[in-house]
Amino acid sequence: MMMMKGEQWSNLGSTMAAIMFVYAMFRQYFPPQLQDYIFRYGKKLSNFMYPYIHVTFDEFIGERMKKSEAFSAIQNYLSDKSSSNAKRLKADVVKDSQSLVLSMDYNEEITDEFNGVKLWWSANRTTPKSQQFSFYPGADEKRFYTLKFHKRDRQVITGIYLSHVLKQGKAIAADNRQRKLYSNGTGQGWPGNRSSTTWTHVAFEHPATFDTLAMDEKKKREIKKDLVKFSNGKEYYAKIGKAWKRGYLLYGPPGTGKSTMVAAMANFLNYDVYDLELTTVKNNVELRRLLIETSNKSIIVIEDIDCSLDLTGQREEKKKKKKDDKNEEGDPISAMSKNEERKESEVTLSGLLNFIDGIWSACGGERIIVFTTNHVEKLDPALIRRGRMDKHIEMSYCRFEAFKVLAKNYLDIDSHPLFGEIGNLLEETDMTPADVAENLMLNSDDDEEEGETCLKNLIEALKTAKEEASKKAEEDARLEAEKEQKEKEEAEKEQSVKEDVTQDAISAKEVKDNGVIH
Ligand SMILES: Nc1ncnc2c1ncn2[C@@H]1O[C@H](COP(=O)(O)OP(=O)(O)OP(=O)(O)O)[C@@H](O)[C@H]1O
Ligand SMILES: [Mg+2]
Repeated sequence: MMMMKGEQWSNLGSTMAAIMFVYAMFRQYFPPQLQDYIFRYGKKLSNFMYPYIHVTFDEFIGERMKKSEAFSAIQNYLSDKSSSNAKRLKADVVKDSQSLVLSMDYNEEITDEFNGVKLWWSANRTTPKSQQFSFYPGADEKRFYTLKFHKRDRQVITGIYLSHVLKQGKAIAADNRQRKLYSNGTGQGWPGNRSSTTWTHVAFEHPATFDTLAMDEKKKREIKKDLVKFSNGKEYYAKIGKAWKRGYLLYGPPGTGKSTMVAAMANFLNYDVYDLELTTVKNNVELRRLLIETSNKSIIVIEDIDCSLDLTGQREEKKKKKKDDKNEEGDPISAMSKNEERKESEVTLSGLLNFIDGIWSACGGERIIVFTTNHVEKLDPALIRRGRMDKHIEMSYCRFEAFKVLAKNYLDIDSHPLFGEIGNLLEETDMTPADVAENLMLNSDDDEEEGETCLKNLIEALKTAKEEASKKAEEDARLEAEKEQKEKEEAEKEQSVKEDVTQDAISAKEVKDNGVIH
């Protein structure tokens, strides 16, 4: 045994010596250029034997198990490619949506070509050997994509191809995305959850678009331009040092399309909508949490801001009343519930403003905030000053331009002999697009006759509205005149009383004076 080991050692020793010798000879007798060449050749030889580079993209990155953005983008990119390319596919129902998405199965390889460069993608997964019990099936399964390409294409792949994949993948995700309508409500279920409000969502499927929105074409174009500029403005906002968000104030009478406009905006930009109901938000802290939880590319809407936010004054009153109540109550449980009630909706104007342009507003850009109101004059100027609400959009009564859009949408009519009369009436009468639309709704299936009937009905409705308006104006004028008359009479009466008093005083003085003299 020992002998053998000794033999081996001596063998190894002699081999080493031989290698050293050859190397020394090599160094000594081959010129350095040749040595370089030989080394390079050796490397080339091994490259020739296996000239490919592998890059893996894991599903999760970092300690906090954050899902890798690259992985998702690649997944989308490949699902687009593989449904026509790969032979073994995996079907998945996209969350919250009815559509089916096909992606490549594990260990399947698909070939992609980019600028004449060929490369291969494969989906892989590793399952851990130890069969530990886990609450989440497949929780410790690791999934990753592998990209294989030729060494000579390294420049193209790392330079442009990968960023192309990421960009494409994100764009596909944006297209496929089921948009959501979030609303804040009190958490249901167990009592511990009842104290805070959370976002719940449904699929956002409002059909309104800017094409179906009845309003002045010029105004519409301006708003669309503004929205596009905003959504492409990442660099611009970074450059000027402002948080990437924009505020819109939509104001106008009920039924003029404010809510419809919000839906059209969301459809136009492909954004989610967060419908924030301020009255159910308990306090500023909760408001902040809710707003931070909103995602990128979203529109946050606060409807009827004048009604939902008791602009501080009224709230103070409420508090005082509660305090009085409490004095009367001795029992602690009702006192507690009172206390809870008191806490209800303690959102203040300053809390809201702080969020809109305070330091928190910069958390996650790409947010549009929309306020709607029927009474713009009631709002606190602090809330709507420029910079906070960047754009004020008035939604007004239906005029001829807006009517044409509605006629096209509802009746599929571009022009009609009755349009002239309707145009004139609309200029003289204030009717909301909602009312006009109501008159244009077909009762039965599409029929030209019926279209005309609708227009005639609309004319009648406009005439009635006009008459009512003029009657009301007359009535108002009459009341105004009466009021003025009354005021005048009262003033005269007061004046005469005053005169009487002065007259009395004068005569009293005269009596007195006379009395003194005499
Ligand atoms: N400008 C418009 N273009 C197209 N449809 C409109 C327009 N305005 C109103 N409508 C129609 O009238 C209905 C009511 O409109 P919407 O809810 O948008 O009004 P609003 O201004 O939000 O009213 P409120 O102030 O009461 O909330 C909508 O369903 C829509 O079909
Ligand atoms: Mg509305």
